[in-house]
Amino acid sequence: MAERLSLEYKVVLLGEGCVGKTSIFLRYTEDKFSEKHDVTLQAAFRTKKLTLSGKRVSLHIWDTAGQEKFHAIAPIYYRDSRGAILVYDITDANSFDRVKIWVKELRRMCGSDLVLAIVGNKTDMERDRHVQEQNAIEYAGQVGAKHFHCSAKLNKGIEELFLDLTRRLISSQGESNYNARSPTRPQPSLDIVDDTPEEKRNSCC
Ligand SMILES: Nc1nc2c(ncn2[C@@H]2O[C@H](COP(=O)(O)OP(=O)(O)OP(=O)(O)O)[C@@H](O)[C@H]2O)c(=O)[nH]1
Repeated sequence: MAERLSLEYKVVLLGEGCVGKTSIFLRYTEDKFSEKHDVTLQAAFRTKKLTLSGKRVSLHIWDTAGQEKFHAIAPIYYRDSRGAILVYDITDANSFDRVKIWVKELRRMCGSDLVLAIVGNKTDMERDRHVQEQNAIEYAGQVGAKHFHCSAKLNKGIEELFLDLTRRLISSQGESNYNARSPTRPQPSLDIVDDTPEEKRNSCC
């Protein structure tokens, strides 16, 4: 019997530095969490395979650098993405403002077909919340995104976030043409910095 085809989607994580993009990425792909902030330089890439409603899906997930100095290279990573996860830290209002800037840029550069999730991370620090939950949810609705809360630290809300995003990717665009023959597939030689903590990351925040 012929092997079932896998649906393939490129998804990018964006957001200010230190909001927890790498932590969400590593929690979802490896079920790991570190208290240390290792600054992402450029980006890292991993594929997560899952089965949803009988469909095999490969999510090609890009974790990008949040520091301002890396903003100029972000288009390399969000270009050709079918979905974007915009992360803010619920204890940091500036990081939510940054999400709004990303939304504008993504809508301008990628159009309205891009499936968006806006994610308030670090819900284990609810006492220090500086972003009003209701505002964030309403804002997400206004820009055609879905809002989620999660804690990479406690592994809460991560699975739900990616499952919902995958569901929306499938229903909004059907089978992707993002396959091995696609010229848009990220090439392994393209700025991938992965699994090399000493070289790619410095501690901060
Ligand atoms: N309390 C708490 N801390 C978290 C959570 N997620 C991440 N952190 C911490 O926040 C800091 C930054 O996390 P990272 O995942 O490295 O942040 P980032 O957004 O990838 O940062 P850049 O690489 O600079 O863009 C680290 O010290 C993490 O341990 C969370 O859910 N709760």
